[in-house]
Amino acid sequence: TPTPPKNGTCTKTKVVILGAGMTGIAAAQALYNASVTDFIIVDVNDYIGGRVKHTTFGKNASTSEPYVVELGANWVQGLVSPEGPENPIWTLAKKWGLENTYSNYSMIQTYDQHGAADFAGLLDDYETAYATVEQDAGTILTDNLQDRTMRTGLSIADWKPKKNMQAQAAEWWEFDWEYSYSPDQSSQTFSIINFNDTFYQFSDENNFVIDQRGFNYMIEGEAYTFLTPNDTRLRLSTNVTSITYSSYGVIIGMADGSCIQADYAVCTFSLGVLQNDVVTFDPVLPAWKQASIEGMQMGTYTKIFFQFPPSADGTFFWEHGDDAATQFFLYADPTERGYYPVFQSLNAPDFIPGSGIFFVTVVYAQSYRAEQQSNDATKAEVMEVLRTMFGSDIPDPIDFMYPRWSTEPWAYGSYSNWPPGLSLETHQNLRANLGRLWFAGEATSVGYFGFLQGAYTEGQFVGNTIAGCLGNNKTICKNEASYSKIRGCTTSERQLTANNGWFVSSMQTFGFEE
Ligand SMILES: Cc1cc2nc3c(=O)[nH]c(=O)nc-3n(C[C@H](O)[C@H](O)[C@H](O)COP(=O)(O)OP(=O)(O)OC[C@H]3O[C@@H](n4cnc5c(N)ncnc54)[C@H](O)[C@@H]3O)c2cc1C
Repeated sequence: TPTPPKNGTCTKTKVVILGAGMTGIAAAQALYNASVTDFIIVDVNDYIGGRVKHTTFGKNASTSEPYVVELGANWVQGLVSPEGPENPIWTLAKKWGLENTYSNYSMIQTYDQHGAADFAGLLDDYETAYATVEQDAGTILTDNLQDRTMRTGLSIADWKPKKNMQAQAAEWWEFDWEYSYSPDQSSQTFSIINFNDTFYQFSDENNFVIDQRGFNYMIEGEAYTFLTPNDTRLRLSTNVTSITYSSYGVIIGMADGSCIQADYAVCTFSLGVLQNDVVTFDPVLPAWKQASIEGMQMGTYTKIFFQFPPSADGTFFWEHGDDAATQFFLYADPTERGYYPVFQSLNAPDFIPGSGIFFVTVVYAQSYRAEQQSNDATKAEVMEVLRTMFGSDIPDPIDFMYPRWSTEPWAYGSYSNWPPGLSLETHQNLRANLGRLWFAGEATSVGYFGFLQGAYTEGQFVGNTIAGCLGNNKTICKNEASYSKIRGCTTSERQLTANNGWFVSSMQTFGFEE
């Protein structure tokens, strides 16, 4: 058993949950539902929700109150299928009455360096090729063939956008915007699995949360169904610096010198946190664990917010007559793929009308660049793009802001992505427990990596498993599979089992609408 430091006394508990995001709260709730109430949840932030994070921005001209915008997760992705399966995040959003609006992806206008340019038809061309890529991914999986890049799959299906910047913008909209990496950097098989498990199992709808209480209202709400106000089992603003683990117990060290001694720990820190040596592990993580942490990718997705003043007639410069309901504006830069490509209007009907809030999203290298440079530099770049799209006489913004996810020390990125050739077994090594130390989070989910439903289901799974261990239930309490040697980058059908985190068949089509 790890021994606590001699100079201090450790608080003792049965289970310590590291992180109060969606995963940590789902894990604690599963423990509570199994009558395990002796737990402590620790988080460095001063709020519940982690990467479901909002801030105040701009000002409502009539009330002088600021608006609330989401810096992190914004959509419930995949709702419910007619046959039954419902996204647990949709269940929670409904339970807590979160205000949200259906994202209508056909309400899009397209632009290039000459201003408005109609290339929305390219989205259909991509989707035609995608249908072939899907079929091929099924064959790769069922025939145990080598995985390949999404790019290879798309090229084989004759989608070759290299020489056409409009096609590259269409591809960014269809792929990078979801995965935060390009098709060149992503697994064909697991990108398709990820898409199917959410959009073919639940539904192909994405609903955008605009609730002024914040998206995390539902996570907080769930937490306080089992925590009491001022519950000492919730330790916010507490920075974890070390994790000592063995087959008998764990000791968690905090920056303030305090510690927690527990029978079990669940580490829900993001893949980015694990990749950046924020926490010291004792003993050092085995090589197979480290390889899985470095093998999976942590993406960055940055939303850059503007508030603009209205014109004299009360409209905003991106609204034209009947087009005022347009939700999305796709820009094809003439030289740089992914350069300020997708703008969204929060001023549209059923969002936050009258707010004048308009934001643009970048990912990967464009995120890293924008996140490293000053607000003023980024603002100037985006304004130049907006002038190209909408004309030179657009007004200056009255407010401007964006987060820096890639350098945020409690996240180091936005959400994970599955690179080409990473086998299911390597990913299982990310999930696998080390003695009494368990790992869970969006990144450990095979079917839903990157999504809130991945965080939720993985948290619930680990909470249930540890409750099973504490209750001596040998059918539930099982060590996770782990693989000390990984050979080849194929994933065969016989590996598609719960032992490797494969809980949902990716071949279903419940949520699919022709
Ligand atoms: C910009 C962005 C957009 C997204 N869009 C969507 C979307 O539209 N839909 C969707 O479903 N998902 C989206 N996601 C993904 C979603 O937010 C995540 O999958 C989910 O919130 C992850 O939850 P988690 O509990 O696994 O991790 P986290 O929320 O990261 O929770 C881990 C917690 O650990 C804490 N922590 C880290 N290090 C330490 C430390 N050393 N000491 C103490 N505490 C620590 C953190 O503060 C954090 O609260 C988005 C994410 C981002 C960032």
